[in-house]
Amino acid sequence: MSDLLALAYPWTKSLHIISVISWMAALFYLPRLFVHHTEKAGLSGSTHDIFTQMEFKLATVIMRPAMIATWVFGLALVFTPGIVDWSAIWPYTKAACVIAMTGFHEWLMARMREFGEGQNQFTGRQYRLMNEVPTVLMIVIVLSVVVKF
Ligand code: HEM
Repeated sequence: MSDLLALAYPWTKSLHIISVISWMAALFYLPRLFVHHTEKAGLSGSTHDIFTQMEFKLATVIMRPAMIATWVFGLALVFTPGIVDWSAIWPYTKAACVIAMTGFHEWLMARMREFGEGQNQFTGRQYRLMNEVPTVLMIVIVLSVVVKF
């Protein structure tokens, strides 16, 4: 198994990066949709229905599968021999940030379901602020895996 993972390493890493890009694109775009849904569409009517449909499609067709693929290929890299140096700090900063990113993902899924039920408890400004969360986490994750402090 270890030999197979070592052999597949460049492919696993490529698939990991492709999944990460797709996941991040959705994590950045969904809160933007929530901003416009809140400020321009309200919670009923045809524009609300269009936003609800777009949010549902983005969350279920792109965001969730991309998150699962990121975790699957990321964990395959963790089990690849010689890739993670557990005596360094970066695996722990990265792990903390990917867990936080997954928490943010679940928070967005809950908001998407809320809009689907015609409810919303946040303002456009709050969604704009939440939009910065994945940006900060992404910066720490990329510095962790590339600089490897
Ligand atoms: C979800 C759980 C994740 C796990 C378990 C995981 C794990 C890993 C591991 C073990 C590596 C290999 C490091 C190396 O080859 O030196 C890696 C590479 C990488 N990861 Fe992740 N990762 C995850 C999520 C993410 C996320 C969310 C991002 C970006 C926001 C990300 C960005 C990257 C990048 C850019 C690389 C390539 C680094 C390089 O080769 O220099 N990963 N990941």
